[in-house]
Amino acid sequence: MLITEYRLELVIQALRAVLPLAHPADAALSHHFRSERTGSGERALIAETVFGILRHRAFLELACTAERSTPRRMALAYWVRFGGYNLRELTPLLKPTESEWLGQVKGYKMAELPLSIQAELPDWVIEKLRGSMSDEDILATGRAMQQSAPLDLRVNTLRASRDEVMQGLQGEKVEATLTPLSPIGIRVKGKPPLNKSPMFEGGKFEVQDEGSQLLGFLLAPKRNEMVVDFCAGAGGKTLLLGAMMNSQGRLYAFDVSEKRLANLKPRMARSGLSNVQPQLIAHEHDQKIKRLAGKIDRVLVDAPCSGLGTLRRNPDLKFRQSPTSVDELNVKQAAILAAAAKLLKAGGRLVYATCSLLPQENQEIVAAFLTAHPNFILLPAGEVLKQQKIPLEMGDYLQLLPQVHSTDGFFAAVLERQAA
Ligand SMILES: C[S@@+](CC[C@H](N)C(=O)[O-])C[C@H]1O[C@@H](n2cnc3c(N)ncnc32)[C@H](O)[C@@H]1O
Repeated sequence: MLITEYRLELVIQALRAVLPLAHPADAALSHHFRSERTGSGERALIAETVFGILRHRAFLELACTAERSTPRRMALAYWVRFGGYNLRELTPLLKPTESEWLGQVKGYKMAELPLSIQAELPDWVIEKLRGSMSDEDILATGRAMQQSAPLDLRVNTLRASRDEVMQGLQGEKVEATLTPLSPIGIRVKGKPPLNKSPMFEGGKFEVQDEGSQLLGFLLAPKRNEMVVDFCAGAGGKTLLLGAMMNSQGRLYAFDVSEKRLANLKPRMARSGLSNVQPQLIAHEHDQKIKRLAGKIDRVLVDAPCSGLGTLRRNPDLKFRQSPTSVDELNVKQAAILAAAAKLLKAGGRLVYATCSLLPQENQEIVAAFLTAHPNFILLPAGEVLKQQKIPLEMGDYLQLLPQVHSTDGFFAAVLERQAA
């Protein structure tokens, strides 16, 4: 899209609203679009530029020199370095000194810059990742996180088959392929507005990252079982689990957020599921949970986490999280896992999952849990995936990375309660 004075000004205004990061970037941008009544024609350019700047912020601040990194300079530097615009296209907008400076921005040799800038990850994140990754892997992960995520769909097998949805998408002139790992996933080319598709309105599919779908296959709930989705949120995984249970048995969807659970309701209605029971809880020790102790076959703990595995979608998280916030999350994660484990029958299965890359939120939480709960064992995730016929080699844990699996970064551990 041609960049005009007017469009540059719209981008600058949006950056002023979003970059202070007082709120999550996607919410701040949506609010800005509504309050400014931004035209639909300009929204894509603005969103792409704002999110592109968040993805490449470390480099752009270096290139703008920190004290002069105004929204205008950030936008111009982003467009010439990452946005596919050449200097000639932007020349009519530029002040005399800006052309020369933008020439220098193009000239930076990425390979000569520090790891934190090449990987676009804060130093504290790099330090924590070094516990489990080489610098080469951190760089590959950071680079993959600078790309935008593909659009994955999960077929609601209660309402449609994967073939039927593929054919329907073809009919709607949407290009798509089957996801390589999830047997119920479809990867769509580009970002068509699928929420207006009659198939979406009819509950035949939901938008869900392929990695998220795999968590359901680790839990592998069966029809007629008693299942708990402990941190259900707006129910992305609840809907998957309910469909895997063919809408039979009982599926409790707990969460402490009334707003998130409210968002589950219309999705449930579309999905056709009748076995889901959403339940607002005050905290992980709520009485509503206690009465189910020892009665549940399978529990999913999709724990609140730093979200650092989702930087492709939420690049602002790396600035919104900190070592302190991760420490606080750790306390919550350990408490939720311990409370959720009490629900299980002997022989029952628990999946602890996060969309974080940090061992501190993943392996370390699971290791501490296993030490404190000798009646639980770890089932190797690789074995469980094999049983589920998912073609993915894994060891003890499920560990997904965008550069390897084309999914968000995910971690999951499968735990089984032994007879006391
Ligand atoms: C990673 S999100 C869950 C996403 C959801 N499973 C999905 O697939 O869309 C974590 C959720 O944990 C919830 N949460 C935070 N503290 C909790 C607690 N003590 N007990 C249960 N849920 C909690 C948050 O409100 C949030 O919705």
